[in-house]
Amino acid sequence: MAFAAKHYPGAFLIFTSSSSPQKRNNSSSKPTPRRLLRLSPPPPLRSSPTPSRARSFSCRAHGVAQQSTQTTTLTLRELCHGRVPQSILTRAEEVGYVTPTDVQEQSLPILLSGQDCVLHAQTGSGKTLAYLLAVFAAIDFARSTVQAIIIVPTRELGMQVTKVARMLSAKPKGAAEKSQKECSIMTLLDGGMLTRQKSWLKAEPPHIIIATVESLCRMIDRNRLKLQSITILVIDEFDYIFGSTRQVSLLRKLLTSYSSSKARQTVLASASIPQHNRFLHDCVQQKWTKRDVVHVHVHPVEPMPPQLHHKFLICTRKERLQVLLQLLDRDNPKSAIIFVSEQSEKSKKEGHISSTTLVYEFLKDSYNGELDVLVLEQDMNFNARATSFSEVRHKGFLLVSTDIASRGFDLPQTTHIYNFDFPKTAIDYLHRAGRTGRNPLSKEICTVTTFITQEERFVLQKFENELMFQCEQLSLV
Ligand SMILES: Nc1ncnc2c1ncn2[C@@H]1O[C@H](COP(=O)(O)OP(=O)(O)OP(=O)(O)O)[C@@H](O)[C@H]1O
Repeated sequence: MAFAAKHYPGAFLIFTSSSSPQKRNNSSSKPTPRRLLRLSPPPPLRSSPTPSRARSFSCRAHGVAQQSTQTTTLTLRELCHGRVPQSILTRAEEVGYVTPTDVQEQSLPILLSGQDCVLHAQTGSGKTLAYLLAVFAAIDFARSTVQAIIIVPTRELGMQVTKVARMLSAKPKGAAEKSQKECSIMTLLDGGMLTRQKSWLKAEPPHIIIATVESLCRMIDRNRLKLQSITILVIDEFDYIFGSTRQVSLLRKLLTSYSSSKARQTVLASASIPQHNRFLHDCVQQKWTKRDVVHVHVHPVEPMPPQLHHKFLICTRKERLQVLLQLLDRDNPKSAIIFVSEQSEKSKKEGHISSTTLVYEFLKDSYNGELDVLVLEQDMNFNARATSFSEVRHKGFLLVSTDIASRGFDLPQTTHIYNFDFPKTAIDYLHRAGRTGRNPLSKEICTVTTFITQEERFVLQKFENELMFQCEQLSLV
C-alpha cells in the first residue's frame, strides 16, 4: 500500500489481504489459475482530466505472495456493532447469519463507514446481505420518508431481495411489542399498475424501496415520488442493467439527475464487471459515485465459486433431449436448472416451437408427474412467472428457464445446472453456473454440465481461459 501510494499518487491502489487459513486451504487443490493477480497498481489513467481516487481491495491473492496475514474472527454482530440496529442483527442471527462470508468481512467496514463501494465478488458469496446491512445502518426508522432505494434488474430478483429485507426487519423473537418503529419496505417492480404503491407513497412513504429501474423512474416522472431524502442507493447486478439499451439511460438519470452522488452513499454490486478499472474510472468521471469510491474485489483470480465442477458433453442437437434425460437419471439432482436460449423474434414469426417449450414438454412427459417440472421465460405473463418462482422455492424441482433466471436467483437447493443451449458469453456462463453452489460457507460439490456441438468446443475453451476454470469431458455411453 505504501509502495502504491508513493509511486502512483491519486491512482487506483490495490490492497491484498489473505482470507482465513481455513478458507485458503479450500482452494489449494484448485488448478493453478492461468492469470496471476497483478500486485503492482495499474498505471494512472492519464487521459483522465480528473484523477480518480477509487481504491481496490483484492482479497485471497491466489498463487502469489501474500502481503498480509491478517485473519478476521469477528462475527457479523461484531463487524456491525454500533452501526446496524440491534434488532436487525438479532434477526440475522435467528435466520442463521452468524459468521460473515469473505465479501461481508471485506466490505462491511467500508459500507458501514458510509463510503461508496463497488462490490465485486463471486456468485452466491453473500453480497445481498452485505448491502442490506448497509441499508439498515443508513436509515432512520423514526423518519417517514424514502431513505433507501435498491435497484434490481428483474421482478424475480426484486421479490427475492424484498423477502430477505423483510425477514431481517421482522421483529426478533421475544422482542417487546413496541420496541421501535418498524421498517417499511415497498416494491416497485415491473408488471401491474402499481395502484397500491401510489396510495401508499401518498399516505406514509416507506423507508426502503426495492425497484426495477423502469418502474421507479415512471413513479418519479409522474411526481409520485421524490428522492431528495435518500441516503443510500444500491444497484444490484448493475453491469446487466448498464448492458441493456432500454434501461441504461434511465439508470444514468437516476444516478445523476434524480439524485446526486454527493448527497447519498452509492453501492454497486455484481459478480461480473468487465473492464473494472475502466468502469471505476467512469463512476467517478460521470459522477455516479463520489471520487473516493472503493472497489472491493474478492477472489479476483477465481471468478467462480471453487465448489463448482464443470463438465461438458459433445452431442448433436438431435441427441440432446435423450442425453439430458440420461444425465438426469444418472445425476439424480436434488433440484436442477436447465438453461435454454431465448427464442428469436424471427423464429417466433416462423411459428417454431421455443426451446423452453420443447424441453419442458419433453421432461413433463418423461417424468409423468414424478418430479416437479417448471418453466420460466420472459414472455410469460407476470402472474405465471410469480407462480413458477414461488413454487420452486420450497421443494425439489427441475426448472427449465432462459437467462431470466441466471441473475441473482437464489435457490440454494439447486445442485445441478445444465446448459442445454450454449450460453452466449463467458459472463452468461458465469451467472448461469452461479445458480448452484450458493452456500458460501459450505464445500458441497455442485455440477455444471454444458451440452456442446463439436464446433462449440473452441468457444467453451475461450470461456475456460477467461473465467479460469477447467471443464471435464463426459462421454456418451
Ligand atoms: N453470513 C452468511 N452465513 C450463511 N449464509 C449466508 C451468509 N450470507 C449469505 N448467505 C446465504 O448465501 C446465499 C447467497 O447469497 P446472495 O444471494 O447474497 O449471493 P450474491 O453474492 O448476491 O450472489 P449473486 O451474485 O449470484 O446474486 C444465500 O442463500 C444467503 O442466504
